[in-house]
Amino acid sequence: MIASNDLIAAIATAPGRGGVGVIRLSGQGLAGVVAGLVGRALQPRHAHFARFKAQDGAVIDEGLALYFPGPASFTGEDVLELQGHGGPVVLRMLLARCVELGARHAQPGEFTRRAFLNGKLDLAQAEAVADLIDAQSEAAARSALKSLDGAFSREINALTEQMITLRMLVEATIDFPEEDIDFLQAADARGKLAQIDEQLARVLATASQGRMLREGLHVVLIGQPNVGKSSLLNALAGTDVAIVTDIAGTTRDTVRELIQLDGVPLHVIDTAGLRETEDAVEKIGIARTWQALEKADLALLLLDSREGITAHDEAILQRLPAQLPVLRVFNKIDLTGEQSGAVDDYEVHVSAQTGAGLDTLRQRLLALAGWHGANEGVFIARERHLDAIRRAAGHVDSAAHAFNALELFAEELRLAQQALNEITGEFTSDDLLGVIFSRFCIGK
Ligand SMILES: Nc1nc2c(c(=O)[nH]1)N(C=O)[C@@H](CNc1ccc(C(=O)N[C@@H](CCC(=O)O)C(=O)O)cc1)CN2
Ligand SMILES: Nc1nc2c(ncn2[C@@H]2O[C@H](COP(=O)(O)OP(=O)(O)OP(=O)(O)O)[C@@H](O)[C@H]2O)c(=O)[nH]1
Ligand SMILES: [Mg+2]
Repeated sequence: MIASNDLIAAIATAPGRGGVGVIRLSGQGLAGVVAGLVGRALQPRHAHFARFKAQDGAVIDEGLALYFPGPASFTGEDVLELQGHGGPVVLRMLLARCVELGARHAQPGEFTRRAFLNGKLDLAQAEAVADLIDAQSEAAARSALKSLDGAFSREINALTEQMITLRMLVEATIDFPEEDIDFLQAADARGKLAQIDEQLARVLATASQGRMLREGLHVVLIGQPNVGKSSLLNALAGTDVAIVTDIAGTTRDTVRELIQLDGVPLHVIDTAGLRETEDAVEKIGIARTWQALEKADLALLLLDSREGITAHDEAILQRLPAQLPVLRVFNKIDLTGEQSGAVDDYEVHVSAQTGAGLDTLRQRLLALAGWHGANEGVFIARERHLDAIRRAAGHVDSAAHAFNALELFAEELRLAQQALNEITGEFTSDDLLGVIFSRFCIGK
């Protein structure tokens, strides 16, 4: 194991040219770097102008130096920041000089990992740092900031507190049998458990929204050849991403485009039209269509308004994964003179060519995929978090069935609490930490 507070250094700013570039160091042994590079003592938390010196005394760059003695720093350790000119060559020279003076190159996420290990952030907050950096829309950035600020963690901690209270109550009853079941009844143990259950459901609902903001939704366009799938993709994307012709079987491979809808990243996937074919290439394309459907959050089944739903379309519907929501999109209404808009939650009438009905389609699509609109309360979340909440809810459910077996009841509550603790990282394995932090960028 590497000592967790040895001196690490990295370029903290984005690779490439920039106005200013920042090098960040954290850990023990900063004095040597400051002496060698700056040549004089730094007042804590003050910006000092300095000439950064090489071994032979030559100036590598001039810039600002900031020193944050631990524990009042981002990582909780002694931190030094060097703000130089933002050229990749200058910054690499500065970094090399830091290494010469005793630092080593930081691994991806190592600064934030140290902030976590030193109790500056919990795990959900540390993940939010990466999610904030990766945010693709303002809604996603706002939600990540909420989690970074601790909104998600506070919800989890409040739930954990309630579980602890209930566990103490139950353990007391187990330890003092004369108190027996009446005692639990008087303390409204059932009511408390039901409250926890409700709150878990609410947190799960909010976290699901947060996961959509982070991971986006996969929407797959399917249907018979020539119904207008590629035209719809182009209309939604606002550019000609996919080839459109009046020849049936134009699209052969899946075509993907990332678009933003209401701040939600939408991976729209156009596919090869579904039909019986002898063409070898088209066959592979159709196989890929079915593959894309396996990972979809929503399918849009495109139909030609002039034809309606044909037996062929019914056969497609039959073959779709059972849980997959499907929005039926009747296209080309400009040719039938029908009105655009929604018929019900699962059916819209549009023209990919004129754009009629597309706003309704966008709304229906988000609603069917489970997006309820960005509101202030949404914090960013990951599948890992949803999984933990679901497992906690499962244990709470089991506890509710174990009021007559208090040992079991207490054990289920303990397991529920443990599952929630994985979110904030109280009981997280080194392996999982490794996976989470290795996905950060270097310097973070
Ligand atoms: N120059 C610079 N800008 C940056 C960072 C950084 O590390 N350096 N950050 C890096 O992500 C973010 C800001 N996050 C930070 C979080 C905590 C502390 C810090 O010094 N915390 C101390 C003191 C708090 C205080 O004075 O109130 C502490 O928590 O004890 C600094 C930056 C974004 N901007
Ligand atoms: N009038 C009209 N024509 C449309 C509309 N949408 C698509 N088309 C036309 O229908 C034909 C087929 O469109 P595509 O978007 O290539 O259809 P597709 O479903 O992707 O077809 P394949 O890739 O072969 O499966 C083209 O000539 C389009 O211009 C529409 O809303 N109105
Ligand atoms: Mg096509």
